[in-house]
Amino acid sequence: MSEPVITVTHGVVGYDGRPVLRDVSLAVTTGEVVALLGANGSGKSTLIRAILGLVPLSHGTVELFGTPLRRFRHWHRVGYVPQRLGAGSGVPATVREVVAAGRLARRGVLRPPGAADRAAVAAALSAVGLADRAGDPVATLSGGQQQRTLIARALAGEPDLLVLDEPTAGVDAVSQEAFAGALGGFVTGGGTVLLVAHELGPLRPLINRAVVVHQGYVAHDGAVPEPAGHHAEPGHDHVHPHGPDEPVGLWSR
Ligand SMILES: Nc1ncnc2c1ncn2[C@@H]1O[C@H](COP(=O)(O)OP(=O)(O)OP(=O)(O)O)[C@@H](O)[C@H]1O
Repeated sequence: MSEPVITVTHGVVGYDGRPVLRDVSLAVTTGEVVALLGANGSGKSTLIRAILGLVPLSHGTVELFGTPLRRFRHWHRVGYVPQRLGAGSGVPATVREVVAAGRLARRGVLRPPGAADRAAVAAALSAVGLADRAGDPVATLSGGQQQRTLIARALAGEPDLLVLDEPTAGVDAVSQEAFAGALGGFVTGGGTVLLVAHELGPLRPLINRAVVVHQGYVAHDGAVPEPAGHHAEPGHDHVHPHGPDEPVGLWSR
């Protein structure tokens, strides 16, 4: 059954009166894996933050699981991995501790973790291929492994919806493959995914829809566009700026 998971209707968001999203409508239903694409600064992160209630809409509405955001209380159903959090920076916590934090919304802070919590943490660690690093300080992990730790933290909460902002940016190939495997398992289990990505890489087969944000509007909503021209070249780093007159660069930054 395809039930509504994310419904944005005529969403408008600006910062300091400067519009970023001008009129965005988006509907994601159960089991979909949607990639949010668009040039650097087009508003992908802003859209994600608006969906999660982290920035206010000046017009329009957001619903999660069919409930208007202001009345939505089931945050344990949502796992969020923000952009470039840097889990390890100065934090002495072990990988297991960071992942276990993903259970807090489910169990409450005052109740000690039980067997179900421990099982969910173990499952999340093994899903991202970090079971053997569980006892290590996060700071000793590579950037890709730290990113996987954050994904495991989101998975440990056993969400129905995963929202990920550039989960594979700057992540090594091994970690990208591990992440793709974990995401595949999550989707097979009935999960719904919205993710921002510049390079789909090993995620490509999992994505069933692409939404391209351009100049505050949805410029494309449908099949995943093929990388075009020089963007398809291996090793292309996707960091160069694009001029305002260029055509909608579906894969540009
Ligand atoms: N907190 C903020 N205050 C003011 N302006 C902001 C804020 N966050 C983002 N912006 C601006 O809003 C625009 C959209 O930013 P956003 O991060 O949503 O884009 P993006 O598509 O996710 O970009 P990127 O690919 O670089 O992550 C940019 O011009 C950015 O500078």
